[in-house]
Amino acid sequence: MSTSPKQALPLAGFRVIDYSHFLAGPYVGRCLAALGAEVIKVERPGTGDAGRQHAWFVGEHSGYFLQQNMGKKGLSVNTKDPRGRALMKRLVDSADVFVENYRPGALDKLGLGYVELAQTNPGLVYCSISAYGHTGPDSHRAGFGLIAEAKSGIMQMVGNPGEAPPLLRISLGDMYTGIHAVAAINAALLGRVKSGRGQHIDMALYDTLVSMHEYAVQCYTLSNGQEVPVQTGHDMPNSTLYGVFRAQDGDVVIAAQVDDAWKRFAALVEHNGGPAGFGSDTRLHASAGRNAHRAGILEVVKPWVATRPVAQMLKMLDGIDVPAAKVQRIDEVLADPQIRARGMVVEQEHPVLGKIRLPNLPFHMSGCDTSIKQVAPELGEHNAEIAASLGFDAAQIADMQADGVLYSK
Ligand SMILES: CC(C)(COP(=O)(O)OP(=O)(O)OC[C@H]1O[C@@H](n2cnc3c(N)ncnc32)[C@H](O)[C@@H]1OP(=O)(O)O)[C@@H](O)C(=O)NCCC(=O)NCCSC(=O)C(=O)O
Repeated sequence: MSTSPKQALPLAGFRVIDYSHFLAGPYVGRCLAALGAEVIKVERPGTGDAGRQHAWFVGEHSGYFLQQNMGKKGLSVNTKDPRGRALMKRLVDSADVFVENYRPGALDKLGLGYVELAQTNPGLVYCSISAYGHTGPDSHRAGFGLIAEAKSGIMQMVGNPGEAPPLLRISLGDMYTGIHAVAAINAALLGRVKSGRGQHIDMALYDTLVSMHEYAVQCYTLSNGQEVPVQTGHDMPNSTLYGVFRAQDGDVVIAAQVDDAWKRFAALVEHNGGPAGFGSDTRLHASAGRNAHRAGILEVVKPWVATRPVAQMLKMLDGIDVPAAKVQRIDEVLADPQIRARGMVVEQEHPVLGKIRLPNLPFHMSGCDTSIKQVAPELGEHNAEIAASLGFDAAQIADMQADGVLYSK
């Protein structure tokens, strides 16, 4: 990537109200902050975002919260109180984007639904994230990423046949919905340049995961319902050879599913103790043939990998340009020179915790540095500054603070 002169971050000058909790909404706010927007995180008084109580903890601080809320300002206001609601209305009128991930209807009850806010700010891009979306028979229901993973059909295809599916340990539903929400918000902001109008973006965790199926939906629809994908363990039935294999001292993944890569791989196996004729078996040279003979291929490849150390395996596969990798632990990931070179961990100076290191977002842009230096806010940290910027005088701010409408620790 070229190192052209630094430009302003692309969303500099845009104000985002991040009225969100847990993961999906906060992740959107974090991405928009990385891209340069001023992001104001709004939390309920007292406990704030439930993410503040989510492990993993360092001292009294939740790493979960620190990660998803870096780069934001903190406002804690009781929006059930008329004064808090009035403050929020003024804040939203000054904003370009509003992001929320509460149960559908919760914000309407607070007078913070799209229809009401758009009356005074028609340019507002308002993004709702919910489990099921704002329409349909399940729209009123609460939910989490795990619920969407189960309902979407993804979970049912993962793991060993006959066993309960494993938990993925990243919240696919939340993260993928957040990523799509960022794309839709940025498109709506671009569209607003021409139309002058904002719009309501209604994202659902369940929709997102159904849309993410790479082949399962088409497998069912294009076979007119004849084929329903099932659990297949450690490799792909329709993409041979592509899977996870146990080596002598660890696990490796091998991606030899493209015809030319397969031929190189099969020849390597044959010339290093594999069965004679394995490399020249023309039945296996095209993808369809390999899928048809997958079981026989696995019978050769599994023991071949199992008798070799990971490092030797990777060297051999690298030598024939077949993509492969060790299944790495997190300590190995963070020590990886590639990850270091890409700056995928950001270091921040926290007022209480000192230096902290957290994962970076994957934006690498030639004109600007999107690494977030500012740590996540304490609950209500910027209350007074934000209220003052909205025209509330010192006495009004003090009153709201005394009554707990504005809350800080
Ligand atoms: C996360 C939830 C399941 C939590 O459900 P609920 O228990 O119903 O909501 P909560 O109690 O958290 O919050 C609702 C109440 O808080 C009130 N509320 C909110 N903000 C405020 C402020 N600022 N002041 C006063 N009151 C407030 C709001 O009006 C509601 O009041 P009342 O109306 O009076 O109750 C739901 O919000 C949801 O389905 N969200 C959409 C999907 C989603 O993002 N899921 C979590 C992803 S994280 C995840 O999956 C993962 O980590 O993995």
